Amino acid sequence: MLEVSLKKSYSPFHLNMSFEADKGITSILGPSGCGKSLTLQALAGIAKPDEGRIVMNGQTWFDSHERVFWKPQQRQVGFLFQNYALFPHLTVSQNIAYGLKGLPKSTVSERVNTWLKTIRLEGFEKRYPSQLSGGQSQRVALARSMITEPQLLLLDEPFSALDQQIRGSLEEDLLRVIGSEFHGVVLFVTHNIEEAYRVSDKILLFNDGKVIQSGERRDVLRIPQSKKAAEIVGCENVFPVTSSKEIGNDTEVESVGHFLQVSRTKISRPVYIGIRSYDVLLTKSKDASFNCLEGTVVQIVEGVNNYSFTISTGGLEVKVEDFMKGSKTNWELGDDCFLTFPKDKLICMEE
Ligand SMILES: Nc1ncnc2c1ncn2[C@@H]1O[C@H](COP(=O)(O)OP(=O)(O)OP(=O)(O)O)[C@@H](O)[C@H]1O
Repeated sequence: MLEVSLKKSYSPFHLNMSFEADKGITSILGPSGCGKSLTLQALAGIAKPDEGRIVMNGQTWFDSHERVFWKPQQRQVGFLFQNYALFPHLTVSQNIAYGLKGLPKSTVSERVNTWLKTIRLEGFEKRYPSQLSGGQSQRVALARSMITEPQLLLLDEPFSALDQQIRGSLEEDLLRVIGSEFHGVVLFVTHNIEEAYRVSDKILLFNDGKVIQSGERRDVLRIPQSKKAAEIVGCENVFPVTSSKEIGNDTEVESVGHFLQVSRTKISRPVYIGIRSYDVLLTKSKDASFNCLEGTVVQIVEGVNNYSFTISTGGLEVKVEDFMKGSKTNWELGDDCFLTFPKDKLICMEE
């Protein structure tokens, strides 16, 4: 278990992070410049926070009160960046073996061979980084960062420079390796929500130097608790709430003159109300007695697997996603339509 609370001022930017991460993969999502890389640097010991504590499996790596600060080489941290960072003058084997200095030659060669097999690069041991593809280089970098069996593995957008297909195969490698050979904590920084969902159990949302939401991946991605969290996890429809009241087991909210019923959530006084574009129902006739608004189709965009519609309805612009791809034929720009917001799909949000 990793326990983190740290503050550092990079005036005008302030890092004020507090979170925990268990064994397994925790993804970090957040907009550009929110402090993801600076947090990883503090965890690796490359940057020293002004205040706080970092405790890994009961070992204190940093404590500002106790004046504890472990250097990077004392921390058993593996780091994998976007840009491979292999040593160009060393071969694949030498790169992978880099962190094993001081061990007997036979042990080193045995462990390197095991890793070459794991990353499916047997036969590549004598090649230099310049003779590898991007995906192969990143697999070597992954092996190099894990061969020392670090307690904490920091992955900073490791696949973002690679094309979709290679990305998929590296993701599989990563999951296989972490599932079978790695028993530590992995923090995985990515901008890709789908990727975060596929690889991790838990998700942390960062914004402006702070953690704004954390939890099980499904909860964080399905139920963002604030407008900013909704933006980060790609919830397209977020509307301001002007008033709200409890009615039976539901909450009724007023947004831009529309009254919507929402299944009761922990947030009793919502400031915003949101719904995923694929949870909105688009129909030709009125489909429900409540949460059903009349509108007009103002935009239709064709994607590979879906159609995206923008519907204008009394002061709101609502995004609707249709993955069936049959529906386009039913709709033209300017068509009148009805939108239904199922009450259990509406999300109440704080500021
Ligand atoms: N050494 C530094 N001194 C002062 N400010 C810094 C320093 N390094 C980064 N910053 C600022 O701190 C903020 C957070 O930077 P950081 O690199 O952690 O962002 P990030 O979340 O990793 O972004 P991205 O997704 O674009 O990589 C940014 O506004 C950046 O300009």
